[in-house]
Amino acid sequence: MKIAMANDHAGTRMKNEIKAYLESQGHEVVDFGTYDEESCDLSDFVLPASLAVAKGEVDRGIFIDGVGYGSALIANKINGCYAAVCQDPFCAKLAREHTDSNILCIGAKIIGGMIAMEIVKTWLTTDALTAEKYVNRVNKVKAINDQYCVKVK
Ligand SMILES: O=C(CO)[C@H](O)[C@H](O)COP(=O)(O)O
Repeated sequence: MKIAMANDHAGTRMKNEIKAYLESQGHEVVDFGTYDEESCDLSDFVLPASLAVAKGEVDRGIFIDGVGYGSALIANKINGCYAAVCQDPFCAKLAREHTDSNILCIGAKIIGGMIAMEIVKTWLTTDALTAEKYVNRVNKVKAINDQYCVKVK
């Protein structure tokens, strides 16, 4: 897969670990930064990465900050971005199976590197469920996205 990654200062170290893992598995990572641990504003990096997801320039996004919510909050304002904060592999499984999320957000201040890696592995290898009730729910969220989020050109 082609995966956009973005982070703030709190997520740099974990982003680098996950990026190395993804590349070792043959994924292509587009790294939108930040690249060091100097204090910065998350939106400067998560917004361009979210736009890349929305435009279909990448298949998925993985964003890392202190608690994960900031990244998700930004990404979920963009048409075509469905971001989920995951704190364990079970969340990651359901974030794919039930909600078909295309962006994974992780909080580096909340979980350790080993759990983060398990979350990433689970999230990347789990498909959305095709049972009617899940498809209907996902489609309702997509309809909200289409109606209320400005389309990205
Ligand atoms: O978790 C975050 C957003 O979800 C940020 O990483 C966090 O708010 C950064 O805070 P600080 O500048 O105090 O390190």
